[in-house]
Amino acid sequence: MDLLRALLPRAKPPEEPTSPDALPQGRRVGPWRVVRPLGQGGNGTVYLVRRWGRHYALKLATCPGDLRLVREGKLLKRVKHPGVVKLRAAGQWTGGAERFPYLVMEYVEGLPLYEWARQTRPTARQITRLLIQAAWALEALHQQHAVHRDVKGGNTLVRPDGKQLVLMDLGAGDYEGATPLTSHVLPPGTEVSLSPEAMAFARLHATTPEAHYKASPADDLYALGVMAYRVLTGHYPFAVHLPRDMFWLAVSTQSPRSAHEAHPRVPETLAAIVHRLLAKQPEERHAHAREVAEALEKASSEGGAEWDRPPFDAEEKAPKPQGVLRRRRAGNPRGRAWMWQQLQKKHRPREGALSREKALASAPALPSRTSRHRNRKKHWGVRVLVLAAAVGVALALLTTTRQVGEDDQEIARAPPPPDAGTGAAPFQAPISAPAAPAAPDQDDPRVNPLSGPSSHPKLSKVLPLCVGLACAGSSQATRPKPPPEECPPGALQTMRDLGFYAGDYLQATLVFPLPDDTEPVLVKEGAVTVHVVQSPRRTVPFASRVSGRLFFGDRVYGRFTSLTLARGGQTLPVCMELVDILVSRGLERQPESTEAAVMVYYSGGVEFVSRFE
Ligand SMILES: Nc1ncnc2c1ncn2[C@@H]1O[C@H](COP(=O)(O)OP(=O)(O)OP(=O)(O)O)[C@@H](O)[C@H]1O
Repeated sequence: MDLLRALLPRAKPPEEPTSPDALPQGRRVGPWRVVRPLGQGGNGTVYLVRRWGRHYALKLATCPGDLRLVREGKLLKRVKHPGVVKLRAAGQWTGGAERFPYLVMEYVEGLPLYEWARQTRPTARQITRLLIQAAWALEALHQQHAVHRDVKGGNTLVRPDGKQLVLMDLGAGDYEGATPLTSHVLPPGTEVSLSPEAMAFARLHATTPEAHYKASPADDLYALGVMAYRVLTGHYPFAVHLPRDMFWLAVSTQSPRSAHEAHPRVPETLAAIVHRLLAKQPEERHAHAREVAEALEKASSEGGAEWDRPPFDAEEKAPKPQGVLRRRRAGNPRGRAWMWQQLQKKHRPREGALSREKALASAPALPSRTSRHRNRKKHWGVRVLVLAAAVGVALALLTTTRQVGEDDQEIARAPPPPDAGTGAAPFQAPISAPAAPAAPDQDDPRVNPLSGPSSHPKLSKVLPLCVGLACAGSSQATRPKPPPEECPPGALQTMRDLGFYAGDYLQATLVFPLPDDTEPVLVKEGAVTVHVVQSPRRTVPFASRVSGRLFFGDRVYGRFTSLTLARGGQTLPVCMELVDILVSRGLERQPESTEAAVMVYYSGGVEFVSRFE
């Protein structure tokens, strides 16, 4: 009997029903056998699979009948380019009663761009070589009347030789004639790479269910600019720790610092190309991806020795997400209020504080300018836009606490944009000239008590000179920045010991405890101490003190060389620079400032650096 049983063919045990995102090793999907998962994307799980001794990447939809994956397959079939991942096959996997589409692609061995840059510390020229390939890959896509719509470091893989970049994940892509799948105002994509025009559209049509933004090649070029900026500088063009509404305001109204200014090792010609990609108006960007590729090729071939230096030294921050602070800010009303103040200060006409209530109350129609401020007319065009944007943000602040996503946060899954319902109206609202601020007294506690007694005239005397004159940026604008300088001994070690990289920063204030009002404070050159109010790491607790010196130039710069920890009182050497809320170096001199009496807003941050530039 046993012999008989042994001779009979054994019935194959039925495969356990499994979820498409958890296929075990050895499970078959069509003729492909699962080796291991490679990762989970927005609409599917990617497995390393094997067939006839060769490896492939198989993307299996998470939802049965997923049309987006089907569309990704169609798009990949259209585009044949060495810089775009190749499609090998497509099919449907039956899991239980459902059928899940899958795509089989070439398996690309390599690292996503930012991770590759972090590990290999390439030169600007090496990075540019990859950016050129990304631009050519986009050109191939655009030639097919298609758009990627999610260009970012995480959607690229750099092959192990470091010379080839492959554009991946066309799951958010679209092409002419494709069946519309987007039910939101914005298509899927990544918020940090969202173009200003897409934001403007979303703002305008937030409450129109039938409005769907049609991304163009210019959106891909903007996203390429964001990717280039980040891989070259280690930062996004706009600080991603900002809550979403504020981030949108920054992207819509601010010009980013050039990549060279943000990170002086980025060659200027390269930074200029990246800057053009980040232009607010799509028509100001390059007309085609091939133009970007050609511009990069030209700049790289003409570039000198500065192109052969890695933008980052070993001790410097590797490109990595900058979202560390935002998590702590989530759901923290005090933190939001603080950030609100910062942005409001940054964008409002500076002569008067605008509370949320006032902003709301004044949103529909604001009175016209007073004659007293007429001679500041030339500044008002910009200010009108900026204040109006702040009004939009004020409205949004009352309804939203969402924050900007990092690389992998997709938009289509997010609720409508922050200023839903406000439309574009606030951007067109006329605006009044706010009153001049109350003059802080020299003994005012808002004047940094730790910067020592000031010899400046009282501000009440300074102010009348400024009223009616465009004081901001007068003679002070000609003063040079302080020269580059090495860090004090042991500072880089402190940075590492505390768990930071160059480029990380702590939020800090010149006035401590934080006052309730938002008036600027008087500062003087020389010794200064700031207090840490928010740190991404526990190693530097709240109220730790960072001491250094202030320098007056076109802005107020600060270099800090010692850190006294609030817990334990230990004092350590550090190398840090003063930055504002948008992580621009230095604090803006407020218009009330004179050569002798300089006013700044008291909040900003201190950024770890590996050299004072
Ligand atoms: N052809 C491939 N070869 C090697 N790895 C791949 C391939 N395709 C995808 N991967 C890896 O699988 C993971 C998931 O990829 P997928 O494209 O689905 O989503 P994602 O880009 O991570 O996320 P999202 O779709 O949300 O943007 C990523 O880590 C990606 O690098």
